Amino acid sequence: KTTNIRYGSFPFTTRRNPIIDDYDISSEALGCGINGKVLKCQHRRTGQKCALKILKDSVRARQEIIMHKRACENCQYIVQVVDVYENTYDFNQCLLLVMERMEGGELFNRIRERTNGLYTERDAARYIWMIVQAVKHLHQMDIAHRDLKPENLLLTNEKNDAILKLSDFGFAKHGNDQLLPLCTPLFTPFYVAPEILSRGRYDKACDIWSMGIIMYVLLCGYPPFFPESEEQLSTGLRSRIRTGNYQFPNEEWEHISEEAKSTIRRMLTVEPAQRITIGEILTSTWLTELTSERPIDMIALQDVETQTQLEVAVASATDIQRRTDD
Ligand SMILES: c1cc2nc(N[C@H]3CCCNC3)c3c(n2n1)NCC3
Repeated sequence: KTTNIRYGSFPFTTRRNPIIDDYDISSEALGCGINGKVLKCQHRRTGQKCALKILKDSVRARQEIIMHKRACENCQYIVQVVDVYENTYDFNQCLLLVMERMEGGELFNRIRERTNGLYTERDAARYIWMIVQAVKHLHQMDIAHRDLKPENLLLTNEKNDAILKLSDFGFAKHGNDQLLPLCTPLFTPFYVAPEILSRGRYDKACDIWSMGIIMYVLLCGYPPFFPESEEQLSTGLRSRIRTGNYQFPNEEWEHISEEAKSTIRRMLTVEPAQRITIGEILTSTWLTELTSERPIDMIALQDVETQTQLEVAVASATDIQRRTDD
């Protein structure tokens, strides 16, 4: 009998039977991240195409699954959790996260595959609008994702009208999680630092910063802060980020609207307290103008009106003609 270490419990029912009873699991990986691969799997009875993330059971893994399950409810811009299994493989307790399969892959690859890596402002605004919907949903639940990046933004299919959804909740945190000790009666607030009290807000503000980076990359194909040397987080790069030192190089940015640049500037504001909030992004000129209902139906309406006016004009002209004939 293997010792069953309990890393905590789930606030929803998980399945304990072997996942292979219900799903046909392919060894083909859909993608891979730092904490594991994502495999293709298909429900045996319904044929539903899914994606399977295998996690070694731990407190962190359970936290990721709890956050993802809670976050995806009532939001079509977050990858849906279909099933959660607790299985044991050669004495290793595993958590198996079954999700809806995103056939369009990572936004990251879509950007890389594009000829010049660029999107029109309208395409970029459509993607940003969907990311904003997901982040607004999270922030309303007082959840910060904290790992927003194109690798964690997935597309439903290969077409241009694909829906963009957020995944990978390994770094997600609930606003008042770590404030628990502060809320217990025994806690004396005399010594708590201000940043601890506003930590929840700052975590959410970091999602806005990441969105600014993603918007910048969508519009020009490269990130605003990138390492000069091969060393990942060089001191130069670190200081450029900390001081918000980036440019809009003319070559790619001269044809991009001032509204887009000012929106990016407000997202890439170094001081979290001054950074634009999700609500302000939603009502920003750039986003509203570029994602308002496409004028196509307005034009069509005009056509109809013009058509009608023509018919009326012809009818009345005919009428006049007839009268003069009589
Ligand atoms: C659901 C979840 C998922 N995760 C995926 N890939 C993960 C890999 C780790 C980093 N985040 C994205 C992929 C997917 N899907 N579909 N389809 C193609 C690639």
